[in-house]
This record gives sequence, C-alpha cells and structure tokens, in this order.
Amino acid sequence: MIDSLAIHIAGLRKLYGSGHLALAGVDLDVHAGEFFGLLGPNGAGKSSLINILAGTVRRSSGVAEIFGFDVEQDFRRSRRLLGVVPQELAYDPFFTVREFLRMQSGYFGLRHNDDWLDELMAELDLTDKADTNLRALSGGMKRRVLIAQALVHKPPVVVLDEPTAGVDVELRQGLWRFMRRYNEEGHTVILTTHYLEEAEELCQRIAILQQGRLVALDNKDELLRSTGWRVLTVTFDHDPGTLPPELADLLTGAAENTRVLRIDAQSNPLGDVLIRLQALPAQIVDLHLQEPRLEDAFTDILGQGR
Ligand SMILES: Nc1ncnc2c1ncn2[C@@H]1O[C@H](COP(=O)(O)OP(=O)(O)OP(=O)(O)O)[C@@H](O)[C@H]1O
Repeated sequence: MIDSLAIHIAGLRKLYGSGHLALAGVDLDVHAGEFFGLLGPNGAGKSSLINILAGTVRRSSGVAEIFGFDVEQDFRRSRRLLGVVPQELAYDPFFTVREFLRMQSGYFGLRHNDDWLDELMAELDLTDKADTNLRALSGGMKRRVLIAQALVHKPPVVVLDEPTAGVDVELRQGLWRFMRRYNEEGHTVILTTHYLEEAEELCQRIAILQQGRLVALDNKDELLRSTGWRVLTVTFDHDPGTLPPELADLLTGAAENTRVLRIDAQSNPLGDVLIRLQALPAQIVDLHLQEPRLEDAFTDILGQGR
C-alpha cells in the first residue's frame, strides 16, 4: 500500500546494550515529496534514527515505517524505498566505479540498470571516472560515489547523513543542485547536517533532536519566527567609547567604529535601542539589521531543552 507519509515514526525508542537511551520515544512523520531537515547536536540520536530506518540498528520499541512498510517486518520492501548516503563507505577498493555501482544495483535485483547508472554518473560528474578503481579516487570523488550508490535503485526516499562534512564548495553546490532536482521530481529528501545554513537554504520542515527527544518540529519559517533575536550592526563616525550598561549588555562584537548588538524584540524594543544609540557621543553613519538565522533558533531551542 502506498501511503502519502514517506516516513512514519511513533514512540520510537532505542536503548543500546550499554544502557544508553539514544531515542527516548520519538514521534515524527515526513510527508512524501518533502525536503526535510533532521538536526541536533552530536549524540542527539540522528544516526540511530537513520540506522533504524535503514535496518542496520534494531529499535527497542515503537513504530518505524517507510511508505507504510515496517522497517523490520517488511525489511525488503521498506529498504528498497530508501537510499542512505552514509558518512563513510566500506567497499572493496579494487572495483571500478561502474563495477561497484552495478554490484549495488544487484543487491536490489536490478540487472539492466546501466542507463540510470550512466545518468547518475553524468549528474555527479563521475563519467570520466567510471573505469577508475575506487582506491584511486580523491576524497571528493569518493563522496560522489557514496551518493551514486545510495541512488542506484532510484529510491523515493533519500537520507543524506552529513553529506558535506569536509567537502569543498564546488562539490557541495553541485550536490545540492542535484538533490534539489531529485526532490523536485517528487522524491523525499531527508538531510542531517551540522551546517545550519544548508538546512536553512534547502529544507521546508525541520526537526531538532536533543538527547533522544524531539524538541522542535516545524516549518523553517515558523522556527525562524519563533526566535525573537535580531543582530544590529551600527557604524559610527568615530569610536563611541564605552557603552552605557543597557547597551553594553547587548554587545556581542566591537571593532573600531562599529558595534554589534544582539537584541531581543520582546525585552529590547528596537525604538528604545535606537534612542540610546543616538544619545552616544558619536554620530551613526550606518545601521544594518539582520533577520534571525536558523542558527539562532537552534541555539534558543537547545537552550530551552536543557
Ligand atoms: N552502538 C552503540 N552502542 C552504545 N551507544 C551508542 C551506539 N551508537 C550510538 N550510541 C550512543 O547513542 C547516542 C546517540 O548517538 P547517535 O550517533 O545516534 O547521535 P547523532 O545525533 O547521530 O550524533 P552525531 O551528530 O555525532 O553523528 C550517543 O550518546 C552515542 O554515544
């Protein structure tokens, strides 16, 4: 049965043999066609959750389904619907890129898959390397192979686990262009990353895990609205000197004639801050107010969850 929920997780718990509770009852649905961000600090439980979906870690209890198929009871069917781009890959370095991708296709019972493999290699700029041994590839090229191997069976759901850690800007941009297109074709993409600006740019909805619990799940715009913080950068015609305490409390940076203030719309109305700035002995020559970033929302939410 095809469900419009790509991922359905309810009451999901993972207690490792060490006694560590990595997932403490998580409820999470990802709709088909979403570009979804799964964020959280180190050790929050993201990889545990992904590995449960991929069938490489067994859940302790709860529901985990991919398009309605249970990840354990219906392992074959659920696994076929999922592609996981892991952080690292264990492979035999003596295979060429094409041989490796054909072998991966074989795991999914796909024997005549070369048209799609050629397309994938072209999209990921791997065509020149099709006959190169994996061991002779640079780190960036190996990353591309990791992505290609997750997509050999054109899965409707793709999970990218920290795909851009240590990757150069060009590859990163190429990867995002490709994943955007894959998503626009109707596939669901789930991204975990520590680069919050990437999640901010790409994801429509975002979940934040902290110590195995879901502490936020919302549209990106709602998450951004929920943080009242703004960063105000003020440039004066000369050094304004020491700021009075009510401004000094907001100060996060200072350089020559510039001061950076972090202001909270609730407790520091912008008008009051401006009146105080105008009372300083230096003239304001420039003002820049930056909208809240996902990083601010993330920091606020994690602070509340502690
Ligand atoms: N096999 C295991 N045995 C025992 N504890 C584990 C195991 N795997 C993970 N853990 C613990 O479970 C917690 C969650 O780990 P997990 O890797 O899921 O977090 P994460 O959010 O993916 O972190 P990161 O961002 O660092 O990859 C951590 O405290 C980790 O030490």
